[in-house]
Amino acid sequence: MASHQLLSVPHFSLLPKVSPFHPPFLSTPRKLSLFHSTTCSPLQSSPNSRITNLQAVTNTCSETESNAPTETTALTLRNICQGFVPEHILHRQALMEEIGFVFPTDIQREALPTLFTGRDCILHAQTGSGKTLTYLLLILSLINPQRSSVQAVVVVPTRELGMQVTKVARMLAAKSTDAEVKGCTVMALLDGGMLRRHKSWLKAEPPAIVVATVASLCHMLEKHILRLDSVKVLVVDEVDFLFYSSKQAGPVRKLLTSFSSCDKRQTVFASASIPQHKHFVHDCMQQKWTKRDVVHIHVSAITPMPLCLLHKFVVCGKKNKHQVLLALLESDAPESAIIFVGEQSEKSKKAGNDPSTTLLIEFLKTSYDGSLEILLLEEDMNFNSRAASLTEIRQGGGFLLVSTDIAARGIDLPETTHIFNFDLPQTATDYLHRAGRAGRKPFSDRKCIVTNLITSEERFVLQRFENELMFSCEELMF
Ligand SMILES: Nc1ncnc2c1ncn2[C@@H]1O[C@H](COP(=O)(O)OP(=O)(O)OP(=O)(O)O)[C@@H](O)[C@H]1O
Repeated sequence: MASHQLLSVPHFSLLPKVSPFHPPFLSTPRKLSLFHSTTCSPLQSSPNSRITNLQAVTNTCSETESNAPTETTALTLRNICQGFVPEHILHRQALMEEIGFVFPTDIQREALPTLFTGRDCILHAQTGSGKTLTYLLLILSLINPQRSSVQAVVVVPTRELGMQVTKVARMLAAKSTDAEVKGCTVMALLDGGMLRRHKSWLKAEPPAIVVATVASLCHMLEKHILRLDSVKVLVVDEVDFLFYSSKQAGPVRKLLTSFSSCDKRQTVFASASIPQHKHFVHDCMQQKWTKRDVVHIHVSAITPMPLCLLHKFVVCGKKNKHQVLLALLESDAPESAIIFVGEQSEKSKKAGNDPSTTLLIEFLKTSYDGSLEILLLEEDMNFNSRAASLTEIRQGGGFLLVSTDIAARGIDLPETTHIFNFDLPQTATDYLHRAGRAGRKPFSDRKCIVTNLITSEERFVLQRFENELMFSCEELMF
């Protein structure tokens, strides 16, 4: 039933030369049908399901382009979840309907029926496509609020993404107004948090859901303060990022194999980019990160980036980049924008230079006279300042966020209309995630703009990203 079985996916690569999932000597798995055995959906179990599904896939593609649910896809989120997600949560979801969560996004419509059957899944869908709600609805369908044990764990790469996921989980899982129904507790076990307080909490009354960064989670597991015996579902969000991270890949693998067994839990991986996904699926089974019948649900395989994004570039010299950015801010008048800046090299740090982020912030504070609030987010800031920047943004009002790639993964600021790559990202995958911080209103027709400030020598790098990600970039003349 999943779209990957039916769409012929053109070959494209978001890859570095060697995949961390797959040693180069391992040949491409031949029996792909093994991984992709047909999923029986409770909603589409007619004998014609393959044809129905093929139609659904066709509709999915055209719907993505028009952004409007058609009659054939007018199934609501409530329809899909009924019988699986408890009624009081669906009632809460009715509250969400008031803010626009009526129809499922493509990934929600494709994945939820499969997830509710208990199958392990790899959710592979564009940025801003609603993967978070997809896995949270699965979690809420499985946990029993009466039981005092950790029943679901969501692993995320950064504290910022963890706070965001926790907020949505708490909103969905909160105690119902009906006093009979107990709410589920959600713990944010994140780097920079108060581990001592969390230890007492875990011992006294374990929360039902834990949203965790890898290091904090492994710390609790190694100290035997947290156990995964009663975990029914383990989600790894931004899975490719975690597997590529030199620091986090080892602990994530350990988490998936040593601290718990894939046979005893449902495993869900999510990302907008799964490089060499066929190899990854193969490795999932071989390494026992998932069960053997894992399903790879790949939505919008032929358009890896949202179609509402328009891509542009300006060729300029390194010395006048600040002025060009200022001119762009004046001409484009974004409602809110993220300006991505490359990380400072070790060499530049040793030489005592100021980081580009600081220089840019100082420039904007003295030269930009628009109404947007200028904020900074980067790894080197302490956790409190990082949290303060995001809290300020979420309080409303337009913003100009100057950030390194720390804001590139998962961060959901739906008011962002413009992305500026002040420095080009290092890989096509990074480009996809940076660009995907805009265009995050699933059913909106609104176009958002991604503008790249490049030197003439960098034109070929951008061209490579265009080829890999299948988009085209329009040149702006200044
Ligand atoms: N069914 C829905 N209807 C309307 N909006 C939705 C729906 N589901 C999710 N959203 C909204 O879409 C936005 C993007 O969702 P989410 O953060 O889950 O994206 P994602 O797929 O995880 O993206 P990324 O890969 O960038 O992390 C959020 O603001 C969320 O509230």
